[in-house]
Amino acid sequence: LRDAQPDSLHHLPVHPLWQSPLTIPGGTRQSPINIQWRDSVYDPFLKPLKINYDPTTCLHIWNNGYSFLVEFDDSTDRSIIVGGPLENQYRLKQFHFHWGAINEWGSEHTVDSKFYPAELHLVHWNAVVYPTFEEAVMEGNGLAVIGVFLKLGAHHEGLQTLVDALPAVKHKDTVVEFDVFDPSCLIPSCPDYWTYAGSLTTPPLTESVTWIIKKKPIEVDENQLEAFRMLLFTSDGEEEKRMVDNFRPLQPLMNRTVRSSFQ
Ligand SMILES: Clc1ccc(Cc2nnn[n-]2)cc1
Ligand SMILES: [Zn+2]
Repeated sequence: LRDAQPDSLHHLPVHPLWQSPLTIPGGTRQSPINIQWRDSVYDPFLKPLKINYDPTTCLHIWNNGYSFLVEFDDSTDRSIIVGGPLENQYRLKQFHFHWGAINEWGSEHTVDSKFYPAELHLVHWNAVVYPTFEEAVMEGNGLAVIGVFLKLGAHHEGLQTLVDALPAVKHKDTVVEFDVFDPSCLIPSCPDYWTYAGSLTTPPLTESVTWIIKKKPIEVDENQLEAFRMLLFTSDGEEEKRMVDNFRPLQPLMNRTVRSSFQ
């Protein structure tokens, strides 16, 4: 399962992102993983996750050459999550997506070995304990990432405002102002989630993430997924490489249990 990349990808040039070690030497809690529903353990002590985002903390959209990030002003506690498996409150820093060239794959996590066409990650950091995001990235309880699966279905109104801005960040290292957006419109209202101790899935791959993976996917339509696939890994003037398949291969579960907030 470690290298669950669809084999059609094997003969493609390895994108620089994946030239980093597919597994970290000595890594015991790497991400992403397959979530085997029947092996997850219901934990009655898990609290509901509380999400409080202030839409005016939204700053801009940035194509960083791996994905497109929507970044937030994290200088105060205006956009935070608390509860769930978390011992502190965590501040929203950015959200981004991972997706495939076609609808058969694209998510980072899988559920019972099923890929979704895309996966949203909302990245938060523990500003109660750590003075900066950069320090939190290096600590076991430094980050909390909410994962939301995207599945092909109805048009998603909230996502469309984001999709409309993507042509402005087609090339790597371009940025566009994006000043009011409430990312909670991208999170299913169903409270059910899985949680496990993992890592970032791109460099620095640090084992600092408490993952909170929502059980229910959100629905987006084909045009909205295609808009993601129009982005480029490459800068303006370089030979164009479409930004697709920006997900890391599955990593071994090793000595970890995935807990569920639901029975
Ligand atoms: Cl700071 C940072 C670094 C890498 C990523 C990519 C990623 N890691 N886990 N999910 N996505 C997100 C934020
Ligand atoms: Zn991610």
